[in-house]
Amino acid sequence: MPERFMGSNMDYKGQDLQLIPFGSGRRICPGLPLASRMVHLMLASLLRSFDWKLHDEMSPQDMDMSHKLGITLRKEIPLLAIPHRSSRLISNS
Ligand code: HEM
Repeated sequence: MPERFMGSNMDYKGQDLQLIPFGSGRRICPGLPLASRMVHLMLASLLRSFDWKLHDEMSPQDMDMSHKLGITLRKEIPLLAIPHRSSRLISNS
C-alpha cells in the first residue's frame, strides 16, 4: 500500500525507522543515491515503453494482495504483469 505514505514527510534515507528500504546507520546501503535515481528512470521507461496487463484477463480489483511474513513484506502470490507493445509508441511512429 504505497499510498499510505502519501502526504507524509517520512524520509526513506534512514532517518525514519518506520521506512528503511536501504537500511539505516553505519551499514546503510551505499548504493542509495544511485538506486534512488535509477529506480525512477527504470520504472518510468518500463511504463512508457509498454502497456501492462495481468494474466488471464484479470482486473486489478481481483488481484490477491495477501502477503507473507518475513524480514521484507512479500506478496503471497507473486505479481505476474505481462508487457504488451505500447499503442502509444506505435501510433507515434
Ligand atoms: C533499490 C535498490 C536497492 C535497495 C532497496 C538496497 C537495499 C539495501 C539494504 C536494505 C542494505 C542493508 C543495509 C543495512 O544492513 O542496514 C543494503 C546494503 C548494501 N547495498 Fe544496497 N540496495 C539497493 C541498491 C544498491 C546499489 C545500486 C548498490 C551498489 C551500486 C548497493 C550496494 C550495497 C552494498 C555494498 C551494501 C552493503 C553495505 C554494508 O554492509 O556496509 N545497493 N542495500
